[in-house]
Amino acid sequence: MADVDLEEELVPGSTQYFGLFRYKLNLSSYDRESGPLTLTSLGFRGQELEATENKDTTLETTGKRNRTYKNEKPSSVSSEAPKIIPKAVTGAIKPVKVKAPLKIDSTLFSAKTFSELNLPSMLIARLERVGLTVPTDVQSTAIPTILQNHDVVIQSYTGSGKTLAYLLPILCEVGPFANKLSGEEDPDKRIGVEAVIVAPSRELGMQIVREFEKILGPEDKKLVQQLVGGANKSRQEEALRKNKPSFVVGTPGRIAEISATGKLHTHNCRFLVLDEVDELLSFNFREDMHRILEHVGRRPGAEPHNKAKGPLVRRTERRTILVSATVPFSVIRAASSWGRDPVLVRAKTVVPLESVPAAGPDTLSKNPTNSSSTITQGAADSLPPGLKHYYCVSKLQHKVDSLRRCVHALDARSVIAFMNHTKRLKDAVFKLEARGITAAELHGDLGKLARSTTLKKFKNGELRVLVTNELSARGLDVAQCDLVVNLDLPTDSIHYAHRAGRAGRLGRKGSVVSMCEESEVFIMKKLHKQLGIPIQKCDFPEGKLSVFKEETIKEMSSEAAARINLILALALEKGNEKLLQERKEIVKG
Ligand SMILES: Nc1ncnc2c1ncn2[C@@H]1O[C@H](COP(=O)(O)OP(=O)(O)OP(=O)(O)O)[C@@H](O)[C@H]1O
Repeated sequence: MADVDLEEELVPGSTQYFGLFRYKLNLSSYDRESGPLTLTSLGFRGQELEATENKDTTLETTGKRNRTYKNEKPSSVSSEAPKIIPKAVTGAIKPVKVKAPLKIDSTLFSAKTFSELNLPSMLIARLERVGLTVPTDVQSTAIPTILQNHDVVIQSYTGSGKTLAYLLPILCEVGPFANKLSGEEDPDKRIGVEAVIVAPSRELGMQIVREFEKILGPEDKKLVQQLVGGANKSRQEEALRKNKPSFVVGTPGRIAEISATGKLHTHNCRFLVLDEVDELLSFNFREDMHRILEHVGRRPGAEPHNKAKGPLVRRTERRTILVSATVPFSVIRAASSWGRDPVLVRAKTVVPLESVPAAGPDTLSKNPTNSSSTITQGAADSLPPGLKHYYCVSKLQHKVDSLRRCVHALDARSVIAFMNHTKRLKDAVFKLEARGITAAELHGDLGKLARSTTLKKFKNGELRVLVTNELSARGLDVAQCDLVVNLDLPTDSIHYAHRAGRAGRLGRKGSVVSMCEESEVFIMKKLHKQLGIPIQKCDFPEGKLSVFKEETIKEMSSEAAARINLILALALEKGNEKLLQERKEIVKG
């Protein structure tokens, strides 16, 4: 089979995805250790690549989509329960390869309690001990699906509980709860690391470790080992040797580094999880991810270079779980040729990956407003339903003051403010503190201790505003965060969605306010269109939230709008009540 090299393709925004959309056949061999992450390493098959090379992607995809699963029952579940979406029936059929039928017992997905999900009783008891009894929608869908041996892509909005959606099925099969079920409790019988979870940042990695520890309890918490960057590597290696953990959670660089020294053995791994998969498959992590994908769950005897066997044969050893609130079609495409009936799991649906239309996962949803551009796929569905979205026009030099007024007007208790330039964070913190708001900065240039201390203070409520950059946009879980402010606008709708998702977690209410200059208003309108959500223009006169009526804004002439802004600027500068009143009347009128 021919190897395939990725050709980088840059997409708008700061994330550069591997060129999963454009690739070329490369018949010459390459160095697997240092070469690029390839579609082959992600499990692509030769036929698919050839078809794509022939620009026949549509035919190929259509052909695959038209295949029927012999044993697949039509979904008869209630509207509450998740549905298995039937494959689209379109166009010509080009059979590729017959796979085992997809069997998913959809009745399992309507579970209202963890005990209905057939988890081991000790695990259920442990969940109850930490106050977890009711699974979220994505958990009651993902858990039985993973337990049925599928490779999965989990896509669900931020804060919907995706972490436990993959941790719980892993804990059903690996670790103390699984062992006790099978009567095998002797730690010496542990076969080493059986699950590797990769996250793009140290903070997210540590958060996942804490979720693990919460469930494992103090007696078993050494079964999980963090391998995050920035922490002491020798200590991590020593802990691996001494504790023989079953689970490893870490960042790509550190996992790959320790794996390369031979001190992390992952051949027996049964689970590989890529949390925030779209970020992990970005260009930044290319080499480390290449190593992880090639080594985790691969036995040395499995001859990874034996191309005759093909990637599918080698891949059957491990189950691969890809997770994100935003899953671009590139990921769906890369994962769709894995060996274990890969499926896309969302809050209430399970869809065979090969039936996801090329336009992306969003075309399966009811929201028709999304553009089909690759970058926006999944963005609308990635937003928590309890969030309200606003934008406020503010001059650059007044943005921090607008933030202060916004915090007071919304009476926000726990605020994350995003900026694009790390150097400006300190200045914003200084200005906020000078105005009596407790604040601190968080970014990657800070030391490990400073980062964790700040985060701890923010989570404890000692800080009202956390001023940060893209570092905190993904995964950061602060339950009480009720306001996200974009002091600088995000680069695209995907980044908007991840930033926004720091508020309104797990069904809570929250607001997102983007501060933009007059010249940036068109970006907000574009985001509104791409995300398919209302983003209302607002302001904070007299310490209150004032929302502009959509019609008023539309009908307003540019002169009137310019006058309003001038009045606002003057009013704010002089604190003039009369001018503010005048402005209000123009807006109303
Ligand atoms: N079934 C549940 N019952 C109560 N709380 C839960 C449940 N599942 C998860 N949580 C809590 O909800 C919060 C959000 O979960 P999690 O961080 O897994 O969300 P997520 O979907 O991964 O978000 P993101 O996309 O932002 O990473 C966490 O604090 C978690 O402990």
